[in-house]
This record gives sequence, structure tokens and C-alpha cells, in this order.
Amino acid sequence: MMRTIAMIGTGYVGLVNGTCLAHIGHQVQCCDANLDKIELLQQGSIPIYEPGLEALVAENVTAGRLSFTSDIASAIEQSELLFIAVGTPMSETGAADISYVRAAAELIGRHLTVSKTIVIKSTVPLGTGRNVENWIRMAMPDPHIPFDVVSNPEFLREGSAVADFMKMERCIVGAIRPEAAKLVADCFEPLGTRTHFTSPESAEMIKYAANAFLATKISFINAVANLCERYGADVEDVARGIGSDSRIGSAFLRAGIGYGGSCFPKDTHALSWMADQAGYEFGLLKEVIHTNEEQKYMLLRKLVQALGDLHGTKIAVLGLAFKPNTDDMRDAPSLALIPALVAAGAHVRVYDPVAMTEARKWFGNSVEYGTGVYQTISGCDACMIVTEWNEFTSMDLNQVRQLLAKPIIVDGRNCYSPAIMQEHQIEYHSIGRTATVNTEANYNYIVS
Ligand SMILES: NC(=O)C1=CN([C@@H]2O[C@H](COP(=O)(O)OP(=O)(O)OC[C@H]3O[C@@H](n4cnc5c(N)ncnc54)[C@H](O)[C@@H]3O)[C@@H](O)[C@H]2O)C=CC1
Ligand SMILES: O=C(O)[C@H]1O[C@H](OP(=O)(O)OP(=O)(O)OC[C@H]2O[C@@H](n3ccc(=O)[nH]c3=O)[C@H](O)[C@@H]2O)[C@H](O)[C@@H](O)[C@@H]1O
Repeated sequence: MMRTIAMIGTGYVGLVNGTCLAHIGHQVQCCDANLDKIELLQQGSIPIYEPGLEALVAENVTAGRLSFTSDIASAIEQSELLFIAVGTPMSETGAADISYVRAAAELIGRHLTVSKTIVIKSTVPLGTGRNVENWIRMAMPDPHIPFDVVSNPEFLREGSAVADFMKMERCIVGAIRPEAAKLVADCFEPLGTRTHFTSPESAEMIKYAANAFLATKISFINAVANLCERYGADVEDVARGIGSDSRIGSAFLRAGIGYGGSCFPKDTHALSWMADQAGYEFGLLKEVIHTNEEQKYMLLRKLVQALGDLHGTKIAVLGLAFKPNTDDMRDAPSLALIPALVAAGAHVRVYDPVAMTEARKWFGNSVEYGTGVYQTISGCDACMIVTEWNEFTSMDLNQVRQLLAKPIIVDGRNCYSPAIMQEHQIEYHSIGRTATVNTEANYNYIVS
């Protein structure tokens, strides 16, 4: 059944959910406190890079099911379901900052004059559902009007967000009243997804536990990778070998330079903070976080191993976004690596297929901005691969060898096989595999 929905917060999650909910037949108003964002959307542009989203937005706006407004109060008044999809960034203590959720709840309260269902999409600490209920009630002109607060965490991944929504693997609905749970679950009914009905606290925990578990898999394989290097094993073979056991599964076993992004780092810290608050020593999770922090600098260590003192060297960095197919640089490994290279005295030239505008906000004039893969690596003493964009995994290695001043690639994403690099006489350092190091004779051969 078609529902009227206000999506409060039109970021990655709000815009994707609002658009996709409109696409499956609902009437959606996406609102945001950021007026520039709403204006851009009203003009038909979208503020983020997400494959397939722009066309879907246009289609649903044209069909009259999707609109954008900065008048959040009106959207609240006109809708049956109010989704909260605002940010919950990491605060200085590591806890999730829920001030935006509170602001949204209070605004809802001020405009709640008939019974409605509030759906929390944002990732929020356990117990926030109950707090949201109180914040709304305290702001309501008439606190006797009944309303429901339902937890409905989001599991989409950036870069494949639209597909993740449309082929939703599961829907978690945490509610106190079964009628409210059913109302929310029914919104997703056209997707034919499996719904798990839980308490609000369990739903909140499912979100954190899912992200923490995936982060654990990554830190585990990264630790195994570091050990592989010491014993001459190949982590790619090891990941395939263990991943084909269905109890382990092959997903999230790609060794690399650590997880980044707007969620794994902040959500693992938030869960660790919650454990501390509850007096529970979640040592396993703390180690996952620690391993990840260390892993971010692995590439730098390998570069120093290859080049020695970095002072005065020219280094190309390919990939700035935290993963391919997004322009999101929040907590990207490049944010740890590049300032460290600059601090070590290297001249750094960076390139990313879509995150260049975003990168300028982070790096300003401290680096040089390349215009394409080959221009970026040209004349550099080494090339570092930080994000596995297609154009970095399919480079013409003959050209790469000729363009680099020294044929050295330090690859944080294991984009190539060491054998291919050896064939092309490129010194190759990757993660969890033995480096292929050219001899001096090789260098002379290549240079001449
Ligand atoms: N980015 C992702 O891939 C995923 C994010 N999440 C969670 O979803 C939530 C949102 O994340 P993103 O969409 O990435 O954040 P975002 O930062 O891209 O978007 C949040 C939006 O909320 C707006 N906002 C803040 N306060 C507001 C208010 N009081 N009223 C109206 N708008 C307000 C901001 O202006 C911003 O546009 C977070 O809790 C995050 O942990 C969950 C799954 C995936
Ligand atoms: O809560 C969230 O925001 C989202 O966080 C992740 O999604 P996302 O951060 O978009 O991207 P992922 O594909 O999960 O990658 C996260 C990080 O882990 C890294 N990663 C991933 C997989 C892997 O095997 N190895 C690895 O290093 C990626 O490079 C990236 O830096 C989860 O996969 C989503 O289910 C969740 O909804």
C-alpha cells in the first residue's frame, strides 16, 4: 500500500532510501537542514556520486512520487511515516554523536499533532529509540497523542547503494507495538525481502554487530596477511582457501590497507564505547580497531623499505575515496597516508576518478592534483595504489614502467599478481605476499 513518507536527512542514506521508496510506489518528500543540498536536488543535480542514483531520482521526480524540500515542518505534517536519516558521526570520546537525531526528534515533536510512525534509519546507540520517544513527547504541543518509534537500521553500501536497496537481503524492524512493526515492514513489501521483527534494542544492536563483525573479518585477514609476508605465504590463496568453507564465507576477506569510510571506523568505536559504558571489556573489538589503525600505515612502511628516505622523492597516489565507486573520503585510508608522505618530505601527486573535488577540501595545496592515471605517475619515484578503481586495476604496465622514474608500485589493494609485475620488471610490494624486488641489474636494464 502506498504511504506518505518524510525522509529527514538527505545524505547517502536518506537520498537513496527516499528515492528507492518512491520507486517502489510511495510518496516521498526528502528534507534536509542543508539548504544548498536541497536547492541542488531541486535543480535536478545530486550532491553525491552513487552509480544509478541520478537517473532514478530524475525518473521518480518526473513521476511525481519524489520531491525535495527545506520545509521540514510541512513535510512532517503531510506524512504518515517520518524517517530519521541524519548523520551520527563519531564524537571525541568515540561515542556516536546523536545531537542531529535529537534535533530531528524535537522538530518532529513540535509538529506532531496527529498519530504518526517515526522510523529511525540512522545508526544509533542502544537505547536511542527510547530517547527519541522522550524527546518527541517533550516537544509535543499535546503529549497525549499516541505515536510509535520504530528502529529500521540500514545496511546499504556506498557505491552499490541502489542495488543494495532494491535487492535487500533482509529488513530489520525493531518495534514495541506489532502494528507499528507491520506498518514499517509493509513499506518494503514490494522488495520481497525477509523481515526480522525484534525489540528496538536488538535492532539497534544488529546494526552495530553487523558492522563490527565485518570489520573483524577485515582486521583478521589483514593480520593473517602480515603473517603471510613473514613466512612467504600468499594471503590471496589463504583467503580463497578459508573462504570456500561455507561456515567462513569468502566475503570481506580482501586484505588491504584497512577499512575506512563513514561507518566501520565510527561504528566500531561507538560499540567499543558502549561496551565501556556498560562495564564490559570488549577486548576483541578494541584489537580490531587497533589492527586497522596499524594497517593504514603499512603502505608507507613498504614505500620506505623500497625507497629509503622519502625526502625529495616524487610519489604518485592513485585512489583517494575510501573504496571504488564513491566520492566519499570520510575516514579514507588516503587521509592517513598522504599527510604522512608529505610530512616525510615527499612531493605527492594524487588522482582519483571521482573524488578530486572532495580531495581538495582535505589536502588543499599540500599535494599536486593529477589529471589521469598516466599523467599522475609520470616521472614519479613510486606509484601507490590506495583504492581499487577499475582504471587502476587495468593499467598498461609497459606504459607504467616507462613513465615511472623508478619502476616501483606499492599496492595496498592487491590489484595485480606479483608474477605479472615480475614479467614487466616492476618492483612490486603488495599486502600479504612476497615482494617482487628488481635487482640493480634490472634497474639498469629498465633505465637504459
Ligand atoms: N553512508 C552509508 O553508507 C550508511 C550510513 N548509515 C547511517 O545512516 C546515517 C546517515 O548517514 P549518511 O547518509 O552517510 O550521512 P550524511 O552525512 O551523508 O547525511 C546526513 C544528512 O542529514 C542532514 N541533517 C543533519 N541534521 C538534520 C536535521 N536536524 N534535520 C534535517 N536534516 C539534517 C545533513 O545536512 C546531511 O545532509 C548515519 O547514522 C550512518 O551511520 C547506515 C548505513 C549506510
Ligand atoms: O553502515 C554502513 O555505513 C555500511 O558500512 C559498510 O558499507 P561501506 O562502508 O559503504 O563499504 P564496504 O564495502 O563495506 O567497505 C568498507 C571498507 O572496508 C574495506 N574492505 C572491505 C571488504 C574487504 O574484504 N576488505 C576491505 O578492506 C573497504 O575498502 C572499505 O574501506 C557495510 O558493508 C554496509 O552494510 C553498511 O550499511
